[in-house]
Amino acid sequence: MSKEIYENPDLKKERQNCPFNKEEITHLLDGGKEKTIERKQLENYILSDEQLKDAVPMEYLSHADKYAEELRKACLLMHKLADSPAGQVPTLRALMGAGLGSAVLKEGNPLALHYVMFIPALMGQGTIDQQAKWLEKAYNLNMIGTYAQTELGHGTFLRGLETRATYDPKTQEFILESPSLTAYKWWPGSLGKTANYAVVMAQLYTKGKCEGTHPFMVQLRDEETHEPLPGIVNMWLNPVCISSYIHYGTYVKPTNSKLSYATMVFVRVVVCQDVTTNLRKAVTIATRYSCVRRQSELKPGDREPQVMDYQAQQNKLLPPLAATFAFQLAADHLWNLYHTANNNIEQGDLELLPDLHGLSCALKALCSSEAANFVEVCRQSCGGHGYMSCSNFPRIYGQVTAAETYEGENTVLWLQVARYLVKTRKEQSGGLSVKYLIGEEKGPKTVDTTLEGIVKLYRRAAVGLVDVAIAELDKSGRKGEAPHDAWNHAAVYLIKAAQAHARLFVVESFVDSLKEGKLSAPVRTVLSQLCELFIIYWLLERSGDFFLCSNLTKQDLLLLNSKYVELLAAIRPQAVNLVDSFDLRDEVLNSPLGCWDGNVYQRLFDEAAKSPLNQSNVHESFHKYLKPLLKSNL
Ligand SMILES: CCCCCCCC/C=C\CCCCCCC/C=C/C(=O)SCCNC(=O)CCNC(=O)[C@H](O)C(C)(C)COP(=O)(O)OP(=O)(O)OC[C@H]1O[C@@H](n2cnc3c(N)ncnc32)[C@H](O)[C@@H]1OP(=O)(O)O
Ligand SMILES: Cc1cc2nc3c(=O)[nH]c(=O)nc-3n(C[C@H](O)[C@H](O)[C@H](O)COP(=O)(O)OP(=O)(O)OC[C@H]3O[C@@H](n4cnc5c(N)ncnc54)[C@H](O)[C@@H]3O)c2cc1C
Repeated sequence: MSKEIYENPDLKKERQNCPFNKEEITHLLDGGKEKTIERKQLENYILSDEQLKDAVPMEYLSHADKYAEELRKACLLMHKLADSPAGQVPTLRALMGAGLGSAVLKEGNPLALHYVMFIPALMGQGTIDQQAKWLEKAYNLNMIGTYAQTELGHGTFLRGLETRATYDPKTQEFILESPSLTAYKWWPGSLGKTANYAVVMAQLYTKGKCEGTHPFMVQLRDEETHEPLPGIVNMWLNPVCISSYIHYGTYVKPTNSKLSYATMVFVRVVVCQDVTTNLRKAVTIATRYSCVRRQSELKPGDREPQVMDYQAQQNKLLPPLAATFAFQLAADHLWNLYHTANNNIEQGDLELLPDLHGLSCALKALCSSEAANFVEVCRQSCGGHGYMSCSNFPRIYGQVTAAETYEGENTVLWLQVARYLVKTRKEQSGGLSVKYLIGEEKGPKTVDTTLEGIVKLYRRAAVGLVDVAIAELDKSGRKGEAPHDAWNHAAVYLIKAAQAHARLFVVESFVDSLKEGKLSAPVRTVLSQLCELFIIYWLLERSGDFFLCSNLTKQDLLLLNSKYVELLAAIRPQAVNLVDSFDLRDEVLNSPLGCWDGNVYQRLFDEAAKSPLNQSNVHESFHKYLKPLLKSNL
């Protein structure tokens, strides 16, 4: 007799009469039907392996045991690569980020940096000979690498890195040294115990001259014993400069000194997708839970309502739900730009490099900061149960908020974007993604609150805030301030302009994708509602920017507020169907609050029972500490 599959009755009701084809949205997010099939095959292949399951919840293991357990599973995953139904690169991509990989490696993947930064650094910056020597070894896991750039004293200011690589023309060797405590490489993932090689960023000195930061391949540990090589702590010998600029003892300048930063650009691009995956998980958990959880009284005398029926809860959860689509579509556009720019760069055409740098900084900063804020809102929307470790919100939040710092601290990246915007606006040059900055904003300044009218408002704000920042810079210049002081004193305006640019890109990506996309009418309807909700939400959140840069009136704002709450009510009935369309398995969500069947309370109870403290009625510490206290009559 087949076991009746439990489904929470409220969730069951939410799923009845779905007006759109969920699979159509799943295929859209996966990149097509074939990709969905491939993903599901890969998920089954990985998640059916009993050896990849945790005997006990990771939170109850010691630090060392957590590391050992994650390393065991990470190595097992690598053994499974060869037989993966999805091929090497799609499997690696799935295993490295917040999706399938996080279902197995809940504390993080000790081998992630090897694939996310070490190999990309070799591919992006190694010479053909160097790639021939190292890439096969890296792909075959005959070496494990990391990317060692950040030091105790410097992470942001790369020109301030202290690690030195001095070229000795006699031996034709580079001597790497960390001259001070603050020069110690600090933060690189896997550097502590896992990697035996590293791409080390160091200041290149040759003939007594500093030629700036360059990447060097350095062996850290013996390949057999894994012991650190002699002198590894403060003196490294025998490194090799990657993408050698030393030809017969003479330094040959690269076509662009920033090409050595290419690996960071790659990671900024993939991080946008990764934080969006984490946000999808958080929204799914909070939405399903909010339709299972019944609390308080909406209509006097009635049954306690689903908390999702409170407009306040819809206001918490539907903007992040919309954001998952907005960020995914923007990240897809950025990924395409990355590939185009990279192919051009390989042919020596660097024209798109500034656009790629500007946009990757903008989207990485925007997606990571917005996603972190939205994940925290999702956590809070689940009340006390959202605070539990087993809810998975703490881990999801930790992963997303880390992205606000690594790969370029967000404030610093916003200022990079502003530098690019001011330059483009002033020089009226180039600017693939900033065409709106070239030439004057045309058309009437009147406001219409249609979708197109709102997009025009975003464009006005993006242009206007750059002009406000430039006016501040010019004002400081007229007062005789040096450019670096003027820049520092305009930072608030510069960051606002950068953020408005990033939001415009996301909004236009969302609107254009709906125009171009081959969507069924029901899917187009629900995605258009989400798009309109999201762009109005952001406008209401940042209304000051729009008042400053357009003829937006109080009446317009009141109208947009009404439209916003109407859209909350319109989308509410489809919230569960939309998160079901993400097709995130329970193992990937890893949360009793978000499981597909909605059996929340039983799963919470079962999770609590796993705690070591719940294996006995009285913990031994009672007799050691509490009982003496109770008897001490203080
Ligand atoms: C098989 C493959 C599998 C792949 C798996 C994919 C799936 C994985 C999914 C998710 C994984 C997520 C896990 C990620 C783990 C990451 C771990 C973290 C790693 C790190 O953090 S590494 C260290 C990162 N550090 C930084 O980012 C440092 C930030 N600082 C800087 O970038 C720079 O110092 C600066 C930009 C802040 C300033 O540099 P500088 O002072 O030298 O430059 P300026 O004077 O400001 O500008 C000069 C000039 O240069 C241009 N510029 C600057 N940077 C760049 C760049 N990167 N590219 C191009 N151009 C650049 C700048 O625009 C100026 O130009 P103009 O003079 O204005 O023309
Ligand atoms: C989880 C995690 C993983 C990491 N993995 C790696 C890795 O694998 N390899 C690696 O090399 N590094 C890694 N890092 C380090 C990371 O790249 C740095 O922490 C990051 O670049 C920020 O630099 P910082 O720590 O020096 O911060 P700082 O730059 O010192 O930031 C401190 C404050 O100073 C402000 N500030 C700094 N410069 C400016 C400026 N010009 N204008 C205005 N404000 C400024 C910042 O906005 C911030 O508020 C990792 C970090 C984390 C958190």
